Amino acid sequence: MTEQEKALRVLRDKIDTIDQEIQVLLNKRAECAQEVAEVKESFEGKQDAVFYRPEREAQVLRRVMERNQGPLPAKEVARLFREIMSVCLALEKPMRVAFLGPEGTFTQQAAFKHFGHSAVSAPMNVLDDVFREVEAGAANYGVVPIENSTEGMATHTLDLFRRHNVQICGELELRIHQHLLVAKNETATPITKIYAHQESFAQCRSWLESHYPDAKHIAVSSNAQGAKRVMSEVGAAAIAGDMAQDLYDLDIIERNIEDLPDNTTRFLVLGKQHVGPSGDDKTSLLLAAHNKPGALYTLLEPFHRHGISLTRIETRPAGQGAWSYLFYIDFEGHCDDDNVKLVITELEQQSTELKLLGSYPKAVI
Ligand SMILES: O=C(O)C(=O)C[C@]1(C(=O)O)C=C[C@@H](O)C=C1
Repeated sequence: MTEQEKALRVLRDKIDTIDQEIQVLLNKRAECAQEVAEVKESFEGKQDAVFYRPEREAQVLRRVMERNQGPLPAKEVARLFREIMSVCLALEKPMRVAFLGPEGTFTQQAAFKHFGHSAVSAPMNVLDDVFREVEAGAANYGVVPIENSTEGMATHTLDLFRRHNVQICGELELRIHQHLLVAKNETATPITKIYAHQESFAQCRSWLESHYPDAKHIAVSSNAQGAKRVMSEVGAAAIAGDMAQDLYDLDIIERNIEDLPDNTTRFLVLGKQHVGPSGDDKTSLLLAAHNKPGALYTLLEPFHRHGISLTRIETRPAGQGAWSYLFYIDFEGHCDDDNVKLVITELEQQSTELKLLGSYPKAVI
């Protein structure tokens, strides 16, 4: 045995021992999670027990990141713990998570980022079905896009919050890399048409104008849908991400064609439960104002007075005659906080409609 082989043997023996210890500890943790499930069932009832606890998961992940000393980066260790909690939760009860399909969309990627890979992902044909599945209890949770750093709000998603009774249970951000994809072995064929979701065309507008100014743009319901179509089409390309490229076995013409280098989408997690405070939370509200001068000021002033920071405000037509509006407001804090309770009570008097969409932990990873 050479000196190098000897040194490697010693280190690999060490790794084997550590792996064994990790494995024992992982199973000990899983046993604890199983006991947690029994406690929940005995106190809340077998049917009503709430297994997924976003506030607890956020606290676990934040603590993992805070105490991390390296050499592994804190985000990577948190990602590993994300998967550990995912398998532990699946032992308690596998979670069915609805998303806009088919398989391979950025939303599916977001669902796995948030719930880990032990979640069962359920593709839906349209966004409305994601809300409906959750509302009907057919899916435990749903994941929907809400805003993109290049293109702004997903207004269709906002409008669906008014129509459905669901709660926001969480949020997450996903860095979006768009690729131009073609069918296997078709990289040399000239491209005459490009499939993509409207939003993706917008995120890649300048790149497409400069590289494919004459190609026809065909809008599809999701990028994965476009990727699926080009599998069997010659002269056609799709704009989609890594997951769709891998799943539909497409060749990449060009990677990362998004115009802005930090193109990121924020997603919301839909559920039916009240999420307890995690210590660093956001709350979302939908408000309708009286159609009179100063109405918006009246709605926003209580936030200032009670020292609450707004993180987003979005206006949408109320759909009840011209020029009446709904406001979607995100702010820091939890609806169980005293100052938030006071603001909500005041707003109930000032507004014509108030819907508390949910309080949830701020995105951790
Ligand atoms: O603490 C709980 O309530 C658990 O069920 C355990 C656990 C975990 O693995 O740490 C698993 C799932 C929940 O979403 C939160 C945490």
